[in-house]
Amino acid sequence: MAESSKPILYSYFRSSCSWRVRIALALKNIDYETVAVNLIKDGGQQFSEEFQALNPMKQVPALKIDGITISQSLAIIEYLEETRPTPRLLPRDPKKRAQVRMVSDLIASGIQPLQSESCRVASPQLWSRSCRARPGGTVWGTR
Ligand SMILES: O=C(O)/C=C/C(=O)CC(=O)CC(=O)O
Repeated sequence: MAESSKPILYSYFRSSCSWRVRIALALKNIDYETVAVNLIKDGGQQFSEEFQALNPMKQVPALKIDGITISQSLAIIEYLEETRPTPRLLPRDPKKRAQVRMVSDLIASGIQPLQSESCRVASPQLWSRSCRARPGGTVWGTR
């Protein structure tokens, strides 16, 4: 894999977790390089030995930065916020910060896993049910 002093984001264009990190990098004006990891092609490039050596969880996003590799979008974003604090992503007010974290955790732990590629592979039926928009307006969490 390419060596660079710029952060390197291992990412897939359809991955909503990767989107989160791309948005944070853009808001913070951080220059970085992207390595595409296609979760579908070749049976899933995240399963390659090369990528597993980088992220044993075999998931995107992963960000190589400051001599370490971080996975899990919220952990990456928190690291960016702590090491590159401006512009701020989190509000100064602890109550407002708690609300941001509440929504972030709800998405990352409650909603997103149901429409992830690994859920599609493990349970196509559950995946298609949870991803289907309903006439009543509910997209997620169909019963
Ligand atoms: O980075 C995270 O918050 C979580 C990552 C994953 O669970 C992998 C994944 O679902 C990739 C995707 O399809 O967005």
